[in-house]
Parts: sequence; C-alpha cells; structure tokens
Amino acid sequence: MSDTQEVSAPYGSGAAAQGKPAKRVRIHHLHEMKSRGEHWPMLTAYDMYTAELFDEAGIPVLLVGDSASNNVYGYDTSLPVTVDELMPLVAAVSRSAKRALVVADLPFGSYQLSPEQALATAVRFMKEGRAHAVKLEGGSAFAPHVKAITTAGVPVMGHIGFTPQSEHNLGGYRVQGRGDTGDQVVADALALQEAGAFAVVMEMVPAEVAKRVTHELRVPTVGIGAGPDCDGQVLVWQDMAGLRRAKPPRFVKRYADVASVLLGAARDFAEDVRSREFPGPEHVFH
Ligand SMILES: Nc1nc(=O)c2c([nH]1)NC[C@@H]1CN(c3ccc(C(=O)N[C@@H](CCC(=O)O)C(=O)O)cc3)CN21
Ligand SMILES: CC(C)C(=O)C(=O)O
Ligand SMILES: [Mg+2]
Repeated sequence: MSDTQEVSAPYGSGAAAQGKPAKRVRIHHLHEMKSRGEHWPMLTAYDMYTAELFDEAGIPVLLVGDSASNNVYGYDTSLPVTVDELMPLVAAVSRSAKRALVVADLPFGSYQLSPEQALATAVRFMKEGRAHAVKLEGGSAFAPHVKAITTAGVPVMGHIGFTPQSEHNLGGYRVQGRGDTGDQVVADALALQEAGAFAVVMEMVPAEVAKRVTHELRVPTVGIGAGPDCDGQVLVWQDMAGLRRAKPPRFVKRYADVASVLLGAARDFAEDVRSREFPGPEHVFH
C-alpha cells in the first residue's frame, strides 16, 4: 500500500475491518494532507459514544472544546468552564477514540496568566486527560505561551480570528479581520506557526483572508466560518447534527435532526410507560 493510500483511506475502516489495530492519526499526517491539497474534517466531542462514532466515521481530529461550557454544562458562554470540568471529558474522549488525534481546548483563565501557567495546564491535559495535543486562543501575544508548551514536547493548535473567550473585548460574536485588520490575522497566524503551532483554527474570518493565511502557512489551517479554502473545517457536533435547536450561527450546516429523533424517542417511551405498553413480556424476568 502506498503512503498516499495509507493516509487517504477512510479512517477506521481499512485497518480495523481487517482486524488490525487502528493506526493513530499523527500531526505529520495532517501536514501531508495539506501538501497534497486534501481537506479534512474536525468535530468536537465530549463523551464516549460521540468519540467512538466520529472516530468510526473517519474524523481524524476530535476537539474537546471549551464549548462544552455552553453545549454540555449549561453555561451561557465559553467563559465559566474550568479545567476540572473539562478534564474528565478529555479523558473520556481519549479513552474512546482509537484513531483520531484528541485535542484538549484550554479554557479561559487556564493559560493567559503566563507561559508557565500555559505549560502547567497543558501538562495536566496530557497526563490526566491523555490528550494528544492542546489548543489555545490568541495571536502573536500568545506566541510565548505556544512556544513554552511546544518546547516541552506538547503539540499546540492555535485559534485566531473570533476567539470566544475574548467576546467581551471583541464586542460580541463578530467577524474579525475585515479591511485593514486582515493583515493582523495573517501576522498572528505566522507568529503562531513560528512559535511551533502544528495547526491554526480561524474562526469567523473573511474567506479571502483565510485563503491568504492558508497559502502563507506551512501548517494546516482549520476554518469555522472562514470560507472554503482552509485545509480543515471544524464544527461543534451538536450544531452539525442538530441536537442544539437554537438558531445556529451562519457558518453551520446541519447534517441531521438529532433533537427530533431524541425528542420522539423520549415521548414514545413516556407514552408507553403511561399506557403500560412498556415493559412487554420480552423485557420481564421471572
Ligand atoms: N454550539 C456552539 N457552536 C459554536 O460554534 C460555538 C459554541 N457553541 N460555543 C463557543 C463558540 C461560540 N461561537 C459562536 C457563537 C455564536 C455565533 C453567532 O451568533 N454568530 C452569528 C452572528 C455573526 C455576526 O454578527 O456577524 C452568525 O449568524 O454567525 C458565532 C460563534 C462559536 N463557538
Ligand atoms: C469551535 C471550536 C474551534 C472550539 O474552539 C470549541 O468548540 O471550543
Ligand atoms: Mg474553544
């Protein structure tokens, strides 16, 4: 099998179907896909079954996002979630994904204080959460933080453009890098690459700017609301699968209506219990 087939094969199907253990996706695979012009998907995951399913579907990178804050824990924004709340979710996803690279998102307050704090938090996610990489928000101002982590041997994914942890400083959920500020997005991306980042997420950036960054970087870009030219595309899974019923941001495409399926199942169960249809003879021990 050629190198090309090895990496292009649907993740989790080839090797696993032949009874061989799945081969872990590694950072160099992402870089090879960039050099071949192949685009790749990334999804968030926060628990065992979603990690197993997305792994089987061939998603090469799973992000345990700080978006767990408003998609798992019931907070209204990304800001309140803590390292201690995210750690068990990272550990669950890492135990469950056989093939995907698992990236732990560093939450607000867990890395901004200093490069030393950033490294200490990254080490916790690697040791206790068994993540394969970490992600943090911020441009050139956070290059020293990225550098400290990568120097210690921990891969870092950057995140620029609209960075939700800074929503109050950015004036809300707004596109970043329009007009003159486009050059700043490019400079931030280059600074992160120079500091050792293995990939850079761009969130809500004009497609033209994201395309420029993607061409200027050696490392892959991952877009969310950043147009079609990024090397990868990421979505929050509850948006992608329609579990979250609120009107999604414009950059979301809904591939299923999981909310309706679950609502229907719960209603059917409730009705069966009330009508004594459930449990039936086949569910009963004697
Ligand atoms: N479920 C979910 N999906 C996400 O994409 C997501 C999270 N949660 N939590 C963390 C951050 C927050 N993000 C967000 C949240 C809201 C908008 C939003 O409301 N966007 C509007 C307005 C854009 C504008 O005003 O220009 C949109 O229509 O895109 C965008 C990104 C992205 N992340
Ligand atoms: C939307 C992605 C990039 C993210 O940072 C998250 O889910 O927390
Ligand atoms: Mg995040």
